[in-house]
Amino acid sequence: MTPALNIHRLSVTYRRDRQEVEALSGVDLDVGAGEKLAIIGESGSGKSTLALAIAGLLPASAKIAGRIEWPSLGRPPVNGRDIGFVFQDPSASLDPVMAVGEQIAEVARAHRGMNWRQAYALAEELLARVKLPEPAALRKAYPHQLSGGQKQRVAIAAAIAGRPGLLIADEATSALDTIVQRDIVALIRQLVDEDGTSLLFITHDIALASEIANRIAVFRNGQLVEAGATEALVASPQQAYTRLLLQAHLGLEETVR
Ligand SMILES: Nc1ncnc2c1ncn2[C@@H]1O[C@H](COP(=O)(O)OP(=O)(O)OP(=O)(O)O)[C@@H](O)[C@H]1O
Ligand code: NI
Repeated sequence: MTPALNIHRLSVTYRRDRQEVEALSGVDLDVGAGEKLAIIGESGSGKSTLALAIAGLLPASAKIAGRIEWPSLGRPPVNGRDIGFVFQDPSASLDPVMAVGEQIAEVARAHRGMNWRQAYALAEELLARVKLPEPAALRKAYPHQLSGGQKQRVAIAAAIAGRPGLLIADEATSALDTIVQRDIVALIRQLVDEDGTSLLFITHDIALASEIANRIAVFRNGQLVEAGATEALVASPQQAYTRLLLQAHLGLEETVR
């Protein structure tokens, strides 16, 4: 299978208050075409930095070493067309003064060369695909008229409107309550499976990661600790740190019960 992207020896250093912060060091990682890869790790381990580096969204002050290659594209990726991005807070990615259907249609116009009529038809179709009720009416709604979970569904529709080969979800469900979280995870899985899209699912929740991903990569202090098929990694982690993460999670579950 042609990999969607290869990451070779990727290092990223930020500058803050004249100090250098190495957020990623020497990361080697491939994302297969149609693969659902989860990135897990505690806060500050470099997960978002990896996502931003892949999408070319790092601040200009960040120093980047290593390579990110897109063999199946043969050109640099374009955000929206090749990469769809879903962030934790849908309010930050949605325009508060633009109807939600228009926001989705805009992506289709920009990246799929559609006219407004085609783009609105697609927006309605996508609102139905993300399982929002009455898409014909809903496309005229503004973000503030929707719940957090509904806004995240709109953000997902906009992220896939350009039919990107890679969807990146960075803590896309962390701000939602547990039940909505499970629904959104199931939705993302269904959408990427239907479209054959590769998925980079970033979370600090190993249970959520194992629900959605074929493969899990564990990060700590900017380094890749280990990566492996979900079942194998959960059943027999190779690294002490992964075992610790799993134990911590089991501990939490037990307290809940
Ligand atoms: N713009 C920035 N300028 C300076 N340092 C930064 C910047 N963004 C992130 N960092 C630092 O880089 C490191 C990695 O941060 P990053 O946001 O990638 O971690 P993360 O795993 O996504 O964490 P979280 O789970 O909290 O989102 C941290 O030490 C963080 O403080
Ligand atoms: Ni993050």
